[in-house]
Amino acid sequence: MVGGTTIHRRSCDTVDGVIEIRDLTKRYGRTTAVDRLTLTVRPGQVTGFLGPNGAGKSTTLRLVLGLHRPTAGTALVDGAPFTDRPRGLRHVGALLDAGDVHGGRSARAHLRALARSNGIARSRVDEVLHEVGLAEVAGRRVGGFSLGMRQRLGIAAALLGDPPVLLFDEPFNGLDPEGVRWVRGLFRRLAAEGRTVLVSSHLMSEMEQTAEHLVVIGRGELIADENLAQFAARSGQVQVTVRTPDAATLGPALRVAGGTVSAAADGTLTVTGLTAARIGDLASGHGVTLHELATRTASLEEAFMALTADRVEYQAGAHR
Ligand SMILES: Nc1ncnc2c1ncn2[C@@H]1O[C@H](COP(=O)(O)OP(=O)(O)OP(=O)(O)O)[C@@H](O)[C@H]1O
Repeated sequence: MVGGTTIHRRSCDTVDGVIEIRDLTKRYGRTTAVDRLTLTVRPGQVTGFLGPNGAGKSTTLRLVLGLHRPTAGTALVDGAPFTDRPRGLRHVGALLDAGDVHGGRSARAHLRALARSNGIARSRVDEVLHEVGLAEVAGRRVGGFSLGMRQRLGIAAALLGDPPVLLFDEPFNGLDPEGVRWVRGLFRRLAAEGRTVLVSSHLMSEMEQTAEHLVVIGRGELIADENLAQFAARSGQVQVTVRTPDAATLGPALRVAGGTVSAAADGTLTVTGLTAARIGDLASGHGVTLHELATRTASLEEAFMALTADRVEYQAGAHR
């Protein structure tokens, strides 16, 4: 149910909500925005589409919607390019750019125009305005809306056609903590209703409480396509923090034993590849005093940063 309306996907037997991307490539001049991307996005779960700035997420979503033509490869929704589908917003709803709305119109007038051009009942407009919490400001000009209100309006537009497939590009931008929590709950509910929900973000912290499945891209290429638990298990690296007054002796000894060691300015060592017990034994063997020996698991955010580190397009202070 969305806004009190039951969806009737089963009445259209060609619609199961699967997005299939095969060898999808998009070049803009010398920039390869999407590079032989192959993945399948399935219904019934929230799929997080993650990657650093410039990774190609927005371009991929635009290719799925047929707003850009691929240089090579295909992006199909339910087995056909979306542009060949007659149902428009009733098949795929999307939030791409929340700023891309006529500022002189009211929120209600904006949604009514969309409903009219997509053969959607006018009554649906007030339902989605209520759903996203904009009912009270529905008559106000969109030009006066905050970024968070615009995001809510964009989400209302995506929900308007009660579609089985929903795409959201950076939907958390501009939302306050309450808004973030609301969007998370909304996405999970839409997925639980059996819809396909694809949500792009450049922040793992936004996705780890939202998505069940993760697709990670960098510089247009696929880096990971797995569920959240697999991602956490694969990259949840165990790190040991070691504080000692004799880092000059212990550091090399840990490296010789196969550890990867980085030293902070205050002498604290961060070690991967060795357990705390092994480090304690090595310290003891070298007569080194320890002041701290602590094990912790890297957060998903750290794992994501490590995974995409060499594919970051825009990096402060870095030269390419
Ligand atoms: N219309 C365009 N013309 C030229 N280059 C483009 C165009 N659209 C995107 N690009 C380039 O393609 C690459 C991918 O951009 P895209 O916006 O798809 O990435 P993104 O992952 O959505 O990034 P962000 O998180 O910053 O929104 C970038 O290098 C970008 O500069």
